[in-house]
Parts: sequence; structure tokens; C-alpha cells
Amino acid sequence: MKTFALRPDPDRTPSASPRQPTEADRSEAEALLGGLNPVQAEAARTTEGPVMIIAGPGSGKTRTLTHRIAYLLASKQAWPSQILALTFTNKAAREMRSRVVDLVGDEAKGMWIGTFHSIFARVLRREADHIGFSRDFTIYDSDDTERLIKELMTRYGIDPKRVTPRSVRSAISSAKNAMVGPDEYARLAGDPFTEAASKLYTPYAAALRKANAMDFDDLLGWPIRLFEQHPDILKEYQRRWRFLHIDEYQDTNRTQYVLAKLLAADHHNLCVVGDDAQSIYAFRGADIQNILSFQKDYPGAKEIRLEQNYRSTQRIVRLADAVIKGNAKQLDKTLWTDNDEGDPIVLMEALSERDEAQKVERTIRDIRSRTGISWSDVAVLYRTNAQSRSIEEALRRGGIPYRMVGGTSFYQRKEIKDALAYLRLAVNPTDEASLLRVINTPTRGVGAKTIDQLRDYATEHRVALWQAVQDPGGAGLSARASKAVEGFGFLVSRFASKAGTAPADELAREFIQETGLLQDLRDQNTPEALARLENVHELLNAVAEFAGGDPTGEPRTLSEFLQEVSLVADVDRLSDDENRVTLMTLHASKGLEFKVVFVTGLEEGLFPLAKAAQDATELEEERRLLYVGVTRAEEALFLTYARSRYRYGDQQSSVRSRFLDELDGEDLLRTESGGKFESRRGRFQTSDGGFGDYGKMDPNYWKQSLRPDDGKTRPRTKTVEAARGERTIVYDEGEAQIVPGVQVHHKSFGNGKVISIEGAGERAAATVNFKSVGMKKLKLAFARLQVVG
Ligand SMILES: Nc1ncnc2c1ncn2[C@@H]1O[C@H](COP(=O)(O)OP(=O)(O)OP(=O)(O)O)[C@@H](O)[C@H]1O
Ligand SMILES: [Mg+2]
Repeated sequence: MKTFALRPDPDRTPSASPRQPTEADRSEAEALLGGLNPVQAEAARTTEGPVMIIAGPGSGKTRTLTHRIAYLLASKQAWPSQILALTFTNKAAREMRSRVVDLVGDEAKGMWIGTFHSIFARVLRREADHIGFSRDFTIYDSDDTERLIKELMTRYGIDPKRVTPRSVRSAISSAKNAMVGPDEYARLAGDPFTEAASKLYTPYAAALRKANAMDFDDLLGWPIRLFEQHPDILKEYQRRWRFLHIDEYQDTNRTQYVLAKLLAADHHNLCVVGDDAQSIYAFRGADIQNILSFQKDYPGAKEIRLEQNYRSTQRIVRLADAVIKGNAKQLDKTLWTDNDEGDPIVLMEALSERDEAQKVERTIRDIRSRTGISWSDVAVLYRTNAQSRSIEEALRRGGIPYRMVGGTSFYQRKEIKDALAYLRLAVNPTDEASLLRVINTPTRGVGAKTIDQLRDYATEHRVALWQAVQDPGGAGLSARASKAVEGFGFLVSRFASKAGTAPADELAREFIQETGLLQDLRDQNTPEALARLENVHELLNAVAEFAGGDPTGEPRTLSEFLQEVSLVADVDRLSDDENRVTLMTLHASKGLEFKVVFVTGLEEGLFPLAKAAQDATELEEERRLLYVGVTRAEEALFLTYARSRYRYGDQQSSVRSRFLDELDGEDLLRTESGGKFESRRGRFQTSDGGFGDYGKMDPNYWKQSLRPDDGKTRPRTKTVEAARGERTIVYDEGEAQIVPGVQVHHKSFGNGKVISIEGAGERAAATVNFKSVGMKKLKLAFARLQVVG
């Protein structure tokens, strides 16, 4: 098995002392700070000791962090491998890495930049044997853990109707995040629900261990235990990572806080940046105290405040300020901007969610035609995923290309989860959740009864289910069932034995081929099954692409691929080179920025959510969420609400959000349901309403402020993403979709049928069976296929 070694670094001995900078190094590093204002530069220059940058949105916190890392490298104070930077999403990590590389060059690639989960998963793989796991442990997502808990509930006689597996999962997860172990939890248990959850906590942990699996919380909990039990290992990491950075510190939970503290305990070189007013993950255990008590935890910490906002117009900054003023508790901060006054913020009232979506769509189109901005400059934000449906519909009808973060993401699709379960078994056959998932997928005659027998055998002999699979005779199975189980066991062990040596892509391709998954989909031969088939191919492409190399060019293993897949969040799959409108929840928008932003669904019961309306603390969190949303906007901001909405199966009338009533300022331009624009200063009036008429207010309205598009022409060919990641519906205006099964016309080859689509975006290619020349694989960007019929 290829070990998960640290990148080759000039510094193979982690304890090596920092390099000695020369004068030239210093001045080169100093030049990098030219892109920062004096306060930001001071923060970047303060490389020793604890530093906290606490500042409002758009003030350059993330930018400062990036420059600080570049400065450390350029001034030769640190080797790349001595830098640890923890971000909230993998996307943010990627961006930070590439910006640092832009600033100081390829040498920087060995830095440790990632999310808490991905960095510590890496650590755990290296140190797995110290805590009784093997390095190929599987990471269970919430779906896997819920299944496991459900199964345990049956075993322990807890009625899933009375207590849902999901609520138990979330209770155990909260306990883990707060570092409350099973015993303490049991002591705290007072009500029937907590008692039920407490009964399952220990067996759940045991089941994970037996399956050589960890859930997300374990990826943070186990390193703490590792470090506590093995001070020597902790010491090694303290010496290795001499400079620690954490972005979005306001959203760290207890375990993340403890990890940072352990790692910084020796050298105290910890730089955190955050904004208490943007803390929006309390429901996942984020603890704002981590910011508030930084000074106490790290005596002598240098505190830096940034006050200039570089992102947004004056009006947006003022409005954001009005939003957050509604909250009683927050650190005192000043935020100002040198940017233009900007356009008024528009408040749009709609009659229904459908009307709202239409108004959003028409406005986007209108702005685009007036100013030529890119689709990708626009984001539509909402409180709950369910709201995306009507917006998607409107955009699709209007032919506006978009991408959606969340929803049924690629890796949650059934066929992908099935294929992944096989791949997980190849690296860790004891993974019970995966085993149960595919032992009879595709059907091979292993029924529920057989599985029960296997499970009984495993329980009785205190072994993993996998062992039972390998001894079907011993489990007392019928001859037929035995044969089926044996076949499955043989298949898995054949590939498991190769997992250590065979290249990841080859292994994955052959294994999936032999599982029969592909054949099964081919046999079904429905357009749906073919699309699924296409997805599995896309997964295999992803493995191949991944296996090709990491940022330093080293090939990577299947186990690493699986880890990456487990840890990507939906927002991570957003790539920046696609020209589409972005749809996402307010939570997912954290840290991002767009020229034009719509915050939709500002209604009581939706935003704020109904349950938050009753609770002062939760209400403040909702308000912070709105604050995060409005501060994503650089130049134009729209707030929308609908007077009625389809909810809980009914069209219900709704009341505009209380948050809007807190915003009655001059910066707000209202459009009432009659379609009239009405300015508080009476500047603008239109009679016939609707956002197609927005420009009547002033022909140059948008031109004044929005910077034009980059002017690049983009291929007008319609592409379909075989969906790596997002549920993306992609097309250029007016053209129908090219998907497997449709008839297309090519100007040289004539008519043919699309068999499959591979790749995505500009690289998308279609395999088409032409009547004239048979099978051809064509790049969609060049082939200019027309859908016929
Ligand atoms: N000194 C500066 N000069 C020019 N542009 C800057 C400067 N500082 C920040 N910016 C720009 O302002 C925008 C916001 O910066 P950044 O994303 O780092 O802010 P932030 O404080 O991290 O915001 P958030 O709280 O939303 O995460 C970015 O486009 C960034 O490049
Ligand atoms: Mg930021």
C-alpha cells in the first residue's frame, strides 16, 4: 500500500528551524504586501504569536490571510510544509492555495491548506494504527450513519416511529461536537429521547469501529484523543506546523477549537480571522465564544480590526449595517467604504413564488442586456433548498443558464452511491454499510433472510459481517444462497487484494465493470438508466482525473479519492469558469461575492423560519444570515418576497419578513405588487410594473455602475453536464438539451442518436451513432449538433 507520506519537502526533518531570511528575501516579501492596506499589511507582517483579525464582511480578511501566507514563504520564514491553513470549504481552500501560488510560485504547493475535516482525515490516515484503525478507514456520510443507527435501533428495540434515526444521529453528533462521551451523555440523559439516544451512543461507536469507519465528527474527535494519548505525536505536529491560520473562525465548534489550541500550545503562532456578526452555524455546534474569548485563551494576542469594505457599494454597506443593528449582541465594529454610492437596493413584492421567480428571471435578463455582465456575476440566494424549484423553473423557461449548489448532488445519486460502495469495499471490506448496500446490487439472489443469517453469524462470533460473507457455509446458508454470497465475496476480495498495488483508475474501472452495475443499467435500456450509466462513467472519469496527480504531481490512491469524495461539500463543486447564474442557500454563500445578488423569500415563517421567530437567540442567527446574504453583493442587491407561497401542500398567504421593516431607509427602492416602482425620493416612476420595465427609470441606470463583461465570446453550442457534482442544467439560450437518447443533426454526418455524454463544460463530448458513418465521438463545443424532432 502506498503510504500517505508527507510531500517531499526540502525540510524532511519537521523540527528544522525556520530559514534565515536575507535582505533580498525581505524586500521581495515586502513587495507582496503592496496589495494590502496598511492595517492589513501589519496583520500579514505579524507572523509570530497569536493574532486575531476581527472585521466585517468584505474587509479583506481572507485576502489578508492569503497574503500573510505568501509573505511567510517569500520572506523565507517558513517552508511550505510548515504552513497550515484551515478553511470552511474545500473550494475556499483551493482558491487560497492558488492565490498563494500566484503570489510566490509553484514552490508553495506543499502547504497544508484544507478544511478541518480533510486535513485531520489526512492526519488520521497516517496515524490510524495508534488508535486501532487501519489507514483505509471509510468515512460515513450522514446517510450512511443514519442507516447504521436505524439498524441499531431495531437491534435495541427502539421504535423508529417514536424516535427517528435522524434525530438520534443529530443528538449523538452534537454530543460528539461538544466532546461529551457516551458515559457523560448517559449521566445527562433525563428525558425519554435522550435516554434512547444514550442507549445507542456506545453501540454506534462500537459499530463504526468494527466497520473501520468514522463519521464526520470522528474526523475531529479522534485526532484530539490521538494527541491526548500520544503527546509525542502531538509534539511532532506542533513542530511540523509552525504557522497556523483559520478563516471563518466564528463558525468553529468545540472540537475545532480544541484542535487549534493543542496544535498552537507550543509556539502560539495562530492567526484567526472572523466576524462574529457572520456566525451562522450555531445549529451545527459553532460556538461564538471561540472568538469572544480569544484574548483570554491566548494572552497577549494581537487584535487587528479592518474597517474598510472593498466589496460593496455604499448603499449596500449601509443597508447591511441596518440589518445587523437589529441584533443586540455583537462586537463593536465600524465598516465604511470608498466605493461608489451605487444603485438603490430594490425591494420587490411578488404575488406568489411563481411571480417572484419570474421577476427575478426578468430582472436578470434585463440587467444582462443592459450591461453585458456575465451570468456568473449573478447569484440567487434562498433560505431553504425547496425554494429553488420555482426559481429553477423560471430560469429554465427563460433560457438562462444556471447552476445550483445543493439539491440532489452527484454523489448522492443512487447509482453513484452504489458504485462508491463497491470502491469503498475494495479498500476496506469490513465497511458494513457499503457491504449491505451492494451485496445484492445488482440482484444476485441474496435476500433479506440470507442477510439476517449472515448478521446472526457475525454477532454470534463477534466478527465483522465481511467475515461471515467469507464463510457462508458456516453461517448455515442454503446451497443457492451460499453460492451467491460466495461469488460476491470472491469478487470483493479479488479487488481488495489489488487495492494496494493497482493504479486507482484501472482498479475502479475493472471492478465496476465486473460488479455488473454497468451491464444492469445497459440492460434496462431506458433513457433514465442510460443517464445513470453515463453518471457512473463520469465517476470513473473523476477517479482517473484524480489518480493523475495532486498539486505536486504525485499520483493518488483510490483510498484518497474516496476520502475526497466524502469530504466535498456542495459548494466545493462550484467552478468559476462557467458562465451561469448561481443558485444556492444563504448558508452556502458564506465568504463568496457576486456583482448582483438576489435574496429571495423574505417572508415571516420562511426567513426568519417559523421556529426561529419564537426564540430570541435563533432570531438573531437568522438576522446574521440575512447579513451574510446582503453582504455578498458588490454592486446590485435585490430583496424579494411573495404575498403567497405554496407550502406544506397548500397555497398560503404570507406576510413580509420583519427584517424588511427594520430597513426602511432611503437606500431602498420599492416595487409594490401592482407593479409600480415607487421611490422614497420620488425619483422613479413606472406605470406598468414588472421588471422588464426597470430600465425605464433611467436608460443608463445599470450602465453607470456595473462593469461590462469581459467581452469574450463563448461557444453557443449547447452542452449538457453529465453532472460532476452539481445538479446542473446547462444550455445556451433557446436550444434544447442534448442528452442520451435524443436525435441530433450534424452538418457532415447527418442524423444520429446520442448514446452518451462524457465530460463536462467545455470538455463535454457526445458519442453519437450516425446513420451514415456509425459511432462518432464529438466535442460538443465544436460539433454544433442540432437537436432534431
Ligand atoms: N487592500 C485591498 N485592495 C483591493 N482589494 C481588496 C483589498 N482588500 C480586500 N480587497 C477585495 O475585497 C473583496 C473582499 O475581500 P475578502 O473576501 O478577503 O473579505 P472578507 O473580509 O474575507 O469577507 P467575508 O467576511 O465576506 O469573508 C475581495 O474581492 C478582495 O480582493
Ligand atoms: Mg472571507
